[in-house]
Amino acid sequence: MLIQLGGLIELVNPSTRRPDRTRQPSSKRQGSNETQHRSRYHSEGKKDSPQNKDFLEIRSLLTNFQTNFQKEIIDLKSNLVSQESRLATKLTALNEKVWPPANAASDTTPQDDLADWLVTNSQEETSAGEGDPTLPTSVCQVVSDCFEDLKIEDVTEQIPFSDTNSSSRGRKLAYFGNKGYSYGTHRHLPRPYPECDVMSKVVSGLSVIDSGFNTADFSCLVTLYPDGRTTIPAHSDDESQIKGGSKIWTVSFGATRVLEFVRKTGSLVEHRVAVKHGSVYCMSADSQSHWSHELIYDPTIATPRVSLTFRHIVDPPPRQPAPPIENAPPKQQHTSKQKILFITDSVLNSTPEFLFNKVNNHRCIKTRNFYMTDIPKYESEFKHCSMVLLSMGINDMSCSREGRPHMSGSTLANWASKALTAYCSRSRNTTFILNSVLHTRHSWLNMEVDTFNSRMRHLASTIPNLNFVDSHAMLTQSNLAHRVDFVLDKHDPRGTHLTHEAKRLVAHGMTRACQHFALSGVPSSCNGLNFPFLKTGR
Ligand SMILES: O=C(O)CCC(=O)C(=O)O
Ligand SMILES: [Fe+2]
Repeated sequence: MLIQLGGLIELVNPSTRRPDRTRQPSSKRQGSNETQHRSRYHSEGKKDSPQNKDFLEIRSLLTNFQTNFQKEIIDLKSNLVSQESRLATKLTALNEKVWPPANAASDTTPQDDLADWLVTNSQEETSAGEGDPTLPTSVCQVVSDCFEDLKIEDVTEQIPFSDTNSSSRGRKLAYFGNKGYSYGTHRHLPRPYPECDVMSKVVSGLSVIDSGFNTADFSCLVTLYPDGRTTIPAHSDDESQIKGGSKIWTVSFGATRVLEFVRKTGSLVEHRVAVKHGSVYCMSADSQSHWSHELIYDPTIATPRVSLTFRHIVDPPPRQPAPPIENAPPKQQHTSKQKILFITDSVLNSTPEFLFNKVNNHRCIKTRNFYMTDIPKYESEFKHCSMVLLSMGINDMSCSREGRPHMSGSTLANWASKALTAYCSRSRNTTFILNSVLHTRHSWLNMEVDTFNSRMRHLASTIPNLNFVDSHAMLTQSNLAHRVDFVLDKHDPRGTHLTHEAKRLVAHGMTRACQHFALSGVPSSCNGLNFPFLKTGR
């Protein structure tokens, strides 16, 4: 008979069965249940029956089982204790190895037992563009399993979140620290750290990881993301209130979410890092001038995540006294950069300018404009631009608002053909890039969209400095296309707004188009290229 007990294999062989001890003196039998049971069997005269043999065998197995089981529990307990102390030692070691002081030897290699650091480039999903595919450790370094014993429910219950004023696009916020902190439109006032189990465990854990960490200098911004639809858009924590050379620590609880790092300078580089429950990631404050980070939208995640971000906050720099009024106006600073004018309706309005600023020596100026037929008001700008990116048309075809006529696809195409032909010929040194109009949830409208797009594609092939970027084709050829919800925002009743992922894809394609034209230089050499991207691209 073969019995497996928690990893221990025991072979029980009938020939090696223990001798029957039931005939021993009664004083030796006392205190053992096993012997008492056996005695009862004897008194019933069943000593040699097959049932009795089986019974004895089973009893002996059970006794063995009990002994082994107790031994395993003791082992497990002692394992736990040693794991805890190993973690503490590891954290101290990590701090020394991964964040060596400036004067430390640079050739220190991480030890094998640092394996639970998620080396971020192994997490990488996408890396577009040239350049080093490895995410520098100063940009983001993740350590897992630090606080995994804390429960997300405890975090949400114990952290005193502020009132609804401190909520931002579905995120719930709480701020603690000796100094206030402002970013964007948010102003957080100083507030004492809460005295709760979660905060004290997180704070003492971080003090082990980073000996320079303390709550007198570091403030804590707690953010609750109720589900995967709640995100934090691409940004950098680059406020002057964050001490230069300091580290920004973030502890993560609840759902695993993906952070995306995008390099703001040079060629487009993207890295994705998954942060799971109990993990900690660290960014250097200095990396913020070159990298943005963003929490990725993921509608499949239905559970909350809470992050606690700790920054070393200093007083804001003193305001400069107003310069004396001079008679002559200050000289304008001219730049050698060239201008990309990006005119877009609301569909791509959230596309950040900095994506286009990465195009060699270019700066992007974004303007929101709802109707294509309003383009004439920007014409005086065109000759100052190296590129004009146009992304609109859906409103002209779908709405009849503000006294505007509702235009069919071919009426709008007639109008656009005339206008664009004129602009392209009057600003020959400017490259015009027309983005295709994207599909909606309405099939009648999509027919108009198709008519318009195919006319524009054709027009671009006849005008040297007009180019057509087929974002619609890009999306339908992408891996987002298999579900309409991955492309169109479910919550938009008009169905004309894109999901975060789809917007990113389109923005990426348009950036690549601009890069292509920036590198090829002369617009006339482009000869009306059409871009259903990445097929003909570099
Ligand atoms: O939740 C996160 O991990 C990111 C938070 C963040 O980027 C911020 O608060 O600035
Ligand atoms: Fe941030």
